[in-house]
Amino acid sequence: MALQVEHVTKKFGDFTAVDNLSLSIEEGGMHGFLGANGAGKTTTFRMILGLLDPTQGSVRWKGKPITYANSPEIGYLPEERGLYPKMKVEEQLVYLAQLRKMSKGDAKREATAWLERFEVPHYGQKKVEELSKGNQQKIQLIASLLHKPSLLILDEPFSGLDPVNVEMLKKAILDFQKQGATIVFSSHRMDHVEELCDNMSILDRGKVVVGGSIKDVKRSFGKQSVRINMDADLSHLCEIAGVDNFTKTRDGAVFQITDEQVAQVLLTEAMKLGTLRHFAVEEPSLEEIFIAKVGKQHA
Ligand SMILES: Nc1ncnc2c1ncn2[C@@H]1O[C@H](COP(=O)(O)OP(=O)(O)OP(=O)(O)O)[C@@H](O)[C@H]1O
Repeated sequence: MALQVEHVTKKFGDFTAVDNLSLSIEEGGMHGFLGANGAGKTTTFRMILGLLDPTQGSVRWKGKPITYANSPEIGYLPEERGLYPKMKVEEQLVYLAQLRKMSKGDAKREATAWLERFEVPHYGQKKVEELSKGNQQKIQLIASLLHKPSLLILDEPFSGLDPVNVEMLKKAILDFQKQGATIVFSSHRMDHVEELCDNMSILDRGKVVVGGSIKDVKRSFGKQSVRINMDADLSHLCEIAGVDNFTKTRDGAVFQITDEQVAQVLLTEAMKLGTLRHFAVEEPSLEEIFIAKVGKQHA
């Protein structure tokens, strides 16, 4: 595993912000961190980056602790953002990349290419404070990956962006992964994690309450749904053994089932009632899993 977080705990006085958290991420993987406000995501990231010392436990990147020597291999987009408001965008990007051992010429070339890619080629000579929040976010993402880190840690990279910019940044992050980077990001949006990641962790009060591949997490949750769209009254189908729950929808109904075999029975019975317009077995969404594991108040 490229990134290994082993039994990491962080206490602030008597308060345990991160509690015996372990995590392994393979090289080239994309790992999503979900959790309510205050669950411990940022604290975990800061420990991975070496910005905070764990009270207990260890973090290794490619077998080594993260120190000044290997820190240029890492890129970070902090939640609190960290650009100098008065400094010009290009100057700032080049300066930050040079701190991470990139040559000035390469940094300038890369900065120009990224500003073009993000459709803000003329922003290089503007001060950061002159840019809108969304455009500052683009610059912040460029700053985190300009020096081509092999590990990229992004704390809520899509917050505050309009849908067009979300798609632009998602695509850039996916392309960066395709070039071989290992990526960890946090989000409050389950759909972003579902779309981009193979693996995920849900944190609750400093602990991983759900973790692993999204496929396995969904499978082990055990609850699937069957969606049927047709005009007939479907309410009596909820009496079939193995149907847990039934919700009427505008076009038909959704049934929660405990066993995939029950879908077959529902299909057979529904076909007796008329013409089916749509029949699908649906996996649980991460949102359902999050609500079940962390609680409605946090979703
Ligand atoms: N320096 C600190 N001193 C004391 N408590 C802290 C400190 N940093 C974080 N905490 C506490 O640790 C807990 C975890 O905070 P953290 O910022 O890691 O959560 P988070 O999951 O990133 O939340 P959010 O989604 O709101 O960004 C919170 O209760 C927070 O108040």
